[in-house]
Amino acid sequence: MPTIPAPAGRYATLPKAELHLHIEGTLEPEAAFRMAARNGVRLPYADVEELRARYAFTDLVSFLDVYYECMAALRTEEDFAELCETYLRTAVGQGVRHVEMFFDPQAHTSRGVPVDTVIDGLLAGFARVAAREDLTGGLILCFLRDRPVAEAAETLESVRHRASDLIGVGLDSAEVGFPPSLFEGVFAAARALGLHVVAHAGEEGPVKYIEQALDLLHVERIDHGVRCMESPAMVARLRAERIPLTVCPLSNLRLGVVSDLADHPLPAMLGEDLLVTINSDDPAYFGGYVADNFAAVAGALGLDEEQLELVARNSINASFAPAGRKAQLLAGIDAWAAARS
Ligand SMILES: Nc1ncnc2[nH]cnc12
Ligand SMILES: [Zn+2]
Repeated sequence: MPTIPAPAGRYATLPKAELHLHIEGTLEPEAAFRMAARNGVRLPYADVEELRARYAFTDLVSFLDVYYECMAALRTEEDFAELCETYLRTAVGQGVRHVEMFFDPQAHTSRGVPVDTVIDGLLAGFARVAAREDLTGGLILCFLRDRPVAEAAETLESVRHRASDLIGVGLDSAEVGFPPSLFEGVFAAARALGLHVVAHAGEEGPVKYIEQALDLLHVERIDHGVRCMESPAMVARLRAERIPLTVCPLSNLRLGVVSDLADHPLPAMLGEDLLVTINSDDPAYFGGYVADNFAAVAGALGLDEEQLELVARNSINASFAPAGRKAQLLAGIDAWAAARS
């Protein structure tokens, strides 16, 4: 089994933005069973233990199978509100002050849950926490790249009337065999609505997909992107263009992108002066929330507090937060660093 992550420790107080977080990936097994029971849904596992036993993932698709199965528990606006509220409470405790969270509407509309139910629930959950905590952010709608492009286009049309409720759009799900080029038109339409654009690329897929995401989708961030390290030319481009990479170390470990955390390319990426951030991806499934990821790389890769402070600064700078909010959050990191020295 992979290395056991260190507890969040000191990094729980370091202010940061989380930019790569699938809200459905925060559904803990206990909550899945509780919601399934109240909705009269049968999950295909006898109990929490049997579900957890399915967490021995071998690759991205082996994880996605369980991830989509568990979503059956989510049916009502209150389910989505609770899911969001629960994640945000944990995230605040892990130092998150700004979050741009992904959600997968097609995984819900295909089960008969209206997209407005999903968005209204998530926004309600967000509002409950933001009313009491120093927290900003919002939603990024992801298209499932392993479903028909026409369905992605329909999904975008279905939210056109409420584009102002979204920060942007992204591209996720099974990567290999589903290149960004397929979604060029859908992303152009999203950009025409004034939405920010990001895409998963270079997690399991080749460098070519990172290139397509930049050149054809015109993304402003690359999610994962760790395979860029196979191409010095791509590394040079990402550095020159200051393209942020939302890296997820514990996810990469659990999905076999790296076989040991000690082999993770994060130090090399920082050494190349790439704009790297650290995120949790699907924390309920991968053994840690964002500060746990910080602590895990501090332990396994020997990254020191100055390097992780830089990663936290990167997360603020790479976010789509307004300039004033960014300045406020960067000042919070200054205070954290001053308390350290
Ligand atoms: N790590 C990941 N890669 C692609 N799609 C995802 N959906 C949820 N987590 C994902
Ligand atoms: Zn992801």
